[in-house]
Amino acid sequence: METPQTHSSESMSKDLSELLKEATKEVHEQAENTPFMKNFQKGQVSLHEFKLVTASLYFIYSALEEEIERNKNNPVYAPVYFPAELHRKAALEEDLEYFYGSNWREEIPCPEATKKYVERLHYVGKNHPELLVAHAYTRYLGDLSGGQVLKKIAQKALQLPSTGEGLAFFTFDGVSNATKFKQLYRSRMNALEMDHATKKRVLEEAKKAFLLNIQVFEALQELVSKGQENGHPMQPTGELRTRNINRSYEHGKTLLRAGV
Ligand code: HEM
Repeated sequence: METPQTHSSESMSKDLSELLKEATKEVHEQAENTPFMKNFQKGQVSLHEFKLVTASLYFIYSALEEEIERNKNNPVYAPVYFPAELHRKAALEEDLEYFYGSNWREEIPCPEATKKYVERLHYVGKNHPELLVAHAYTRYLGDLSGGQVLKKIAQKALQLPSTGEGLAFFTFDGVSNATKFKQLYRSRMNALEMDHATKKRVLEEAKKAFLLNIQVFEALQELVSKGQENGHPMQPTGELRTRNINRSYEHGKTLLRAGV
């Protein structure tokens, strides 16, 4: 019996959106089950961790959106080009300024795993633009789905202001109805002209994109654990320290529990 992973010629005639969902089901579960994401879902995320993940996302979206801009008129990408609705770089810049202060560009770290993801995005954008949709799908449809749950958790766990500061990344001002927009996005993906062989490569690239994300989470988790072992303080830096919430850091490793 065929499984979705075998990508038989027959199964390749299904819509790309359906194939992507099937092909990434397993890696999606893997991503949800990384310690970083599991803790996050329980509201166990420190400000230090949240700042690190926001920094990594900034590097990732800068690369993704640079490659999207390069390919915006290329028919292999153009139908899914939605900068006003989806692009996150400007939102991440806002968040980083909030968390790290005005000097954020000099302060944010870029771990190896994040660099690897960034390199893949540039490689794909320059050499295989027909695969770029796999990366856009993985990030943007995720942000419009589980991302909205994570937003609420982060807001509660980190006691971020209800006015939305620090959460611009999760806030899609150009999308009034996420479910409807996802439907539109899927229909645009399905309208991309693609032969079976290319479809297979897109599915493989989407799985790779998930794995690159998983590696970023694993690296962040490692960084945080190491820092805690070495007794490095997990203090917020920059302006947030003075203008954000009063909160105590017990030996620099306080986990803020959301109680969810
Ligand atoms: C705690 C972590 C996560 C949770 C709770 C979560 C949850 C969800 C939920 C509830 C959906 C909607 C499913 C549906 O509409 O049928 C979804 C869809 C999706 N998620 Fe996640 N997710 C998580 C992590 C991730 C990560 C790390 C990625 C990739 C980087 C990701 C990418 C996606 C994508 C691409 C979709 C759209 C699937 C489709 O409709 O084709 N998710 N997620």
